Amino acid sequence: MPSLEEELMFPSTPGKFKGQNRHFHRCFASTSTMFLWALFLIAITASYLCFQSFMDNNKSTGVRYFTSHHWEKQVINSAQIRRTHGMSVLVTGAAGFVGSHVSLALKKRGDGVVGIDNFNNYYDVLLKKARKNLLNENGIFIAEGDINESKLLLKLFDIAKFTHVMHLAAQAGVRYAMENPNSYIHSNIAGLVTLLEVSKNAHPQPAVVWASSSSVYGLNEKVPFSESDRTDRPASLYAATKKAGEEITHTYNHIYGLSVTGLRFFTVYGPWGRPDMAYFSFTRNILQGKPITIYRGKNRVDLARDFTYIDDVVKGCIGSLDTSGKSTGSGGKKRGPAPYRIFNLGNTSPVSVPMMVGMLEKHLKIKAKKNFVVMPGNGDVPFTHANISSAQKEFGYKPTTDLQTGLKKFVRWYLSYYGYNQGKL
Ligand SMILES: O=C(O)[C@H]1O[C@H](OP(=O)(O)OP(=O)(O)OC[C@H]2O[C@@H](n3ccc(=O)[nH]c3=O)[C@H](O)[C@@H]2O)[C@H](O)[C@@H](O)[C@H]1O
Repeated sequence: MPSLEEELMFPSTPGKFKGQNRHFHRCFASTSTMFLWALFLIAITASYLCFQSFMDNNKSTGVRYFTSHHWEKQVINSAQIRRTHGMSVLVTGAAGFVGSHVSLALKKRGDGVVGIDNFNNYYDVLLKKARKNLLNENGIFIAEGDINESKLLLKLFDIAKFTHVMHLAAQAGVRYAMENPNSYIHSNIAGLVTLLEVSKNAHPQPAVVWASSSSVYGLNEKVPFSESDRTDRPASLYAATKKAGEEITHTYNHIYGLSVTGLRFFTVYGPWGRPDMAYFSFTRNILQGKPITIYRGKNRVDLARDFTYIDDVVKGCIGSLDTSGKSTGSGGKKRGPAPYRIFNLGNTSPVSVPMMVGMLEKHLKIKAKKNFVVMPGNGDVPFTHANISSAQKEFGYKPTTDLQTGLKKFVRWYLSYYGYNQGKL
């Protein structure tokens, strides 16, 4: 008697049964193979989807940055304090113009510095990367991420225990606010609040020094501008977000005991500057033989700015950090009053825009092709002029570089960085 197995495999009766059985076997074999393939494909798809959602999730939270031991080590090394009574500073916007200069100056004197920057494309990302490389060469690590990524900020605070935050990340530019208003809300309002939330919850709370702007004086006519002057008539959304920042930081000082210093910068310029600013874009156009547009106020009055050289502003930032005073709170609880300060960081000698162009022409040895147009209603103010006596009194702030000298240094840097051949820009 054949066994059941033999029966099924090798049936005694030929014909239909045998064929049926073979068919059944092939059918069964191919169904199970298909089933296995299907399972395999489902597994692959599921793992791909899981991986994607993990990556997306991490992109929005910043987790991707701190999954590696190597990343943590870079933060720790960069935050290392190398002088007695030194500070450990988180510099936001460290790949930016002012941020990169302040980071280098702090590192040079032995403070710990860790940067954070989102490397957005508001202007030439290659310039930001070049600044980053310069900082890296000097032992400063920049975490790539946005100040709205609270998990990334929490991780940085967890590793480095910052004593100070130098908050320079912002959506800058007065006129661009009409093109992209939301970017100002994202960085200058939402990003600021995220940073303050993390700062006030930190043990110990750091002191916060941050960049406000001369634009908060808006349409004021009394000169020079003093910190006690009214600031309730902003002429641009940029100015409005900086003014809002001053009020938002005040509430964190009041409720949580966070030490806060706001610095009103006056048209900061110099080497490694911002390509969107007039002195920079004029230089590029003059070298390329392209015309420049110079705005004029009512009745053909020239616009004027209290142009302030970067090295002077850096001294002001460091003076502010050194005198900031401690935050009093801890873990979100206030333990006493903490300093709340606001200072103008200007140059105290405004220069008209056509005069600034004349200086560029002299340094570049090229005549500019000038188009004068009436100032469009795009957020500009006619003039700025800083009274700096508060900063002088508090931390000896004293600008020493006039516009002629500062632009000479800028032009020298510009030509060494971009060269005379401007075709590639
Ligand atoms: O102190 C500030 O708080 C701000 O300073 C800077 O703003 P502004 O003082 O407006 O500098 P900037 O654009 O260089 O224009 C300079 C002059 O050139 C005029 N200007 C400008 C462009 C142009 O094509 N033509 C022209 O005449 C223009 O009308 C103006 O009179 C920062 O960008 C800003 O982020 C903020 O920090």
